[in-house]
Amino acid sequence: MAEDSSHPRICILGTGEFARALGARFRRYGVPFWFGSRDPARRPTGLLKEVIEKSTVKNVEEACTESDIIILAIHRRHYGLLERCETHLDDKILVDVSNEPGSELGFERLATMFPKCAITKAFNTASSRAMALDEGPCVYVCGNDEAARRVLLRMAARIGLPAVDYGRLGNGGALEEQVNRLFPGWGWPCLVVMVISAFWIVFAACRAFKLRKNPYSPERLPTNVANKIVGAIAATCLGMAYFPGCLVAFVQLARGSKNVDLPKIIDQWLGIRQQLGLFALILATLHVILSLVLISPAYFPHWYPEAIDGKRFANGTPPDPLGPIRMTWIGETVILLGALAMVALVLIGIATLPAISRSLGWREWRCVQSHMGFACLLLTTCHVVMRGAPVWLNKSVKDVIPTVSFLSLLLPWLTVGMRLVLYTPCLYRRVARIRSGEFSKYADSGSAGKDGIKKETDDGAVGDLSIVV
Ligand SMILES: NC(=O)C1=CN([C@@H]2O[C@H](COP(=O)(O)OP(=O)(O)OC[C@H]3O[C@@H](n4cnc5c(N)ncnc54)[C@H](OP(=O)(O)O)[C@@H]3O)[C@@H](O)[C@H]2O)C=CC1
Ligand SMILES: [Cu+2]
Repeated sequence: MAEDSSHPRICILGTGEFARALGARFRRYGVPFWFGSRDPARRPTGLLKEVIEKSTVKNVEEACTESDIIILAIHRRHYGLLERCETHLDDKILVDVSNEPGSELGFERLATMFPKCAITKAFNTASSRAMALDEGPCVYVCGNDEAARRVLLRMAARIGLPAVDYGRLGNGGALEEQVNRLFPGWGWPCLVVMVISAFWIVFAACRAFKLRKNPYSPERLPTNVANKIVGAIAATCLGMAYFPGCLVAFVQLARGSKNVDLPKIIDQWLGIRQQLGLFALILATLHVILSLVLISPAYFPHWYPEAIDGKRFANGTPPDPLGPIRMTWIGETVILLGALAMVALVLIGIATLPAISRSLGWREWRCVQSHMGFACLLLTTCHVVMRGAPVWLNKSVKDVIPTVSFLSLLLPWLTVGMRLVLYTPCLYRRVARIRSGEFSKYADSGSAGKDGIKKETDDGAVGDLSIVV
């Protein structure tokens, strides 16, 4: 492809969803082009059909023969369509935009079919929906012909799309992977949450319907028991999100270095903290909704002192069901603590949104993720303790321990305890010093000592473990 073609003739092959979205963009920016279709006379249908109506539509042979750039907005299995005009394709730029998991890569097929063309991969990361937005998606261009790549980069810029040179054609596979990924990084967190959920569902159901002195009736499963289960899973996820950070801080303290080798499972655990936190947020939201529905003396008798067990006043007379019944300070405090924990969790969740986290400085991010995270954990444990305390105080220790609320607090308690220890001034300062690159006697030289401690990088850069306390 000769690079002097600053205004190359452009053909969008196909008149489908992607072709119309790209065509709309060309029209908006006044860049001339035409469509190539198997049936140019057919009445267009579907979204953005007016783009086809207002544009030139040629038959496939004509459209391809008269163009310098052919954007193949057709499915890979239809690339054989180009064979009709094979003899006129030499030196043209063929653009593979396809994303089809599992099949032969489109650009590889094109390279085999048309060895004399400049094959490129571009636009595949831009969905037709994103193309309609003013800002437009980022476009990646790769191909072995450097001049062809430059032409496409210029063309993308002309239609208002930020474009990135993605190098050789072989990189096209990575571009497709990027699009075909399904929630990367969520596999393990989902599995972990499923295991936690299974445990709490089985345990809470056994406890509610079998092990209690006064077993619940099965009608209480959909909301009342489900709410306990959801709360327990949320508390466990929250504890699991913050526990490994504390653990690593203690290991760093013990080793006197921020760069410590950890078992692989801890490394993986550290890598899924954000997802666990988001699960905690979702489940806590569900817990709030269910709790709001249930709030009444019948479900939370210990929050309403006038009505013991929701049935009668302390003096023995039954309460007026229509009369006002107010909560005690315990009930109100439980709600306040739960609401504050929820707000903290929502703020942490908002801070993880890419647009927000990008705008946060390191100290701000640390403040939200670490200190606010601790506050959230503390408020959550206080909320559950306040909720359970009136019941626990009237029971023996052996009756309290197997309750769902008590057991669900074990990990959060442990984490809060460790964090409180780490917040003591001497340890806090020591951890800060270690993380700023100071080393103990164990790690003063060598790349990896006998204790498995890695050498600090010369520039003091944060190692692969930057754990927030
Ligand atoms: N939709 C999107 O958001 C994105 C799509 N892509 C890629 O763009 C390509 C097109 O996708 P999309 O526009 O969604 O698909 P559509 O099914 O909407 O359109 C495909 C077009 O291919 C043409 N075509 C050529 N030969 C045939 C044939 N034998 N049978 C049927 N149609 C044929 C048709 O146009 P005509 O009838 O005029 O010949 C048809 O409109 C795919 O490779 C896809 O992976 C990439 C990124 C995003
Ligand atoms: Cu609660």
